[in-house]
Amino acid sequence: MSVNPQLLSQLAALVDLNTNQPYGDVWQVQENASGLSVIATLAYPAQTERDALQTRVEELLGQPVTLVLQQDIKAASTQGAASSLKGVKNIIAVASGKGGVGKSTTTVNLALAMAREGAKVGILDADIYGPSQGLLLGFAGDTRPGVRGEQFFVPPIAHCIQVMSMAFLTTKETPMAWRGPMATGALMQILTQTEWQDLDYLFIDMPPGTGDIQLTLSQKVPVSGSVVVTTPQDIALLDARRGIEMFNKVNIPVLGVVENMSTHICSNCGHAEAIFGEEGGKALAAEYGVEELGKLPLSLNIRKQADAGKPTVLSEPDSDVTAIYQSIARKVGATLASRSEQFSMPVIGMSDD
Ligand SMILES: Nc1ncnc2c1ncn2[C@@H]1O[C@H](COP(=O)(O)OP(=O)(O)OP(=O)(O)O)[C@@H](O)[C@H]1O
Repeated sequence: MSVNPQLLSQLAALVDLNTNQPYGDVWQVQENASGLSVIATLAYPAQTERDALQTRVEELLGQPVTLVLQQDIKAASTQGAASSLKGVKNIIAVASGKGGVGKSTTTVNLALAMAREGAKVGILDADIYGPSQGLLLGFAGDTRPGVRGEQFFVPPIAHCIQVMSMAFLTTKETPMAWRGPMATGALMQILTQTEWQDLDYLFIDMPPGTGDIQLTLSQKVPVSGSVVVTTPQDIALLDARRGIEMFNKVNIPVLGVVENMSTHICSNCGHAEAIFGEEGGKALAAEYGVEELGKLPLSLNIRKQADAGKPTVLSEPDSDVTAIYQSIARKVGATLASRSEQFSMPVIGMSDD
């Protein structure tokens, strides 16, 4: 049966809530005996949004439809001379200028959220002085990676996430006395000698701060984009600013800022209080022309569930907090995808001579 072409133009104009842009030509429509079947092929994963999008499409077209949501995730370009990593389409560095703002907690929940959206995801814990991803994902203390051909690590997997961490290669007794080049050398070795299996996104939990290690890593690792985690506190914002400037210096796009511990919600009365100040992440994002990806509350559950090795996205998949992590994950994927589209456009250069 032929499909009314007007349906396609109506769908193309529908606004993607993850980008605030029209969806464009992502649609295919088929009409058969059982009704209208609509297929959307997005450049980022968004499976948790399928039902809501189906409802929006039905309201738009004024009739019931069956929506099939597909994804075609591409590798975005990376900075400078760093060559791409086998088995990995996109590396996303999660960084904070300051320690203790919740970078590791945000990384693990973001990675789990991305996997729930339908992507293949990995985490490299590069926080060598306090590797915590193993604990956050509930790995036993004596977990070790597999080894293949005496040359490659095979990453352990938890909840569909492939994970490599310095904690898998050392014991609690091993002093983490590495400095500068030794630390970056060890990390580069773990990154490149791990057999990552067909990942759409590899999240790197960066060491906190903006010193030599962070700068060298940012230059050597083929990163497609970065996410900066901050609290709304002035001091954390100052450090986050340094983080953004570091990424700008090495030409890594900052996909956005996540404001963590933004308000405290009282578990007794539900009253929300901005303990660390208000709207700091938003102001920072505006100052640098990057997106504010989302705000997480200071929540006892986020901490308890992370400590118990079952982060909130796993423990409470239907909670408001998980919905925030899902929204951040989709925005990260969408922003990266829009960048890869921009980069594939021909660039017209201007020269002085
Ligand atoms: N939104 C939140 N609400 C409540 N507690 C949180 C939140 N985010 C993180 N935490 C808690 O704050 C502590 C520090 O978090 P986390 O280890 O993720 O920070 P970090 O920035 O990675 O720290 P480091 O600099 O040591 O690597 C942890 O106990 C964690 O459970």
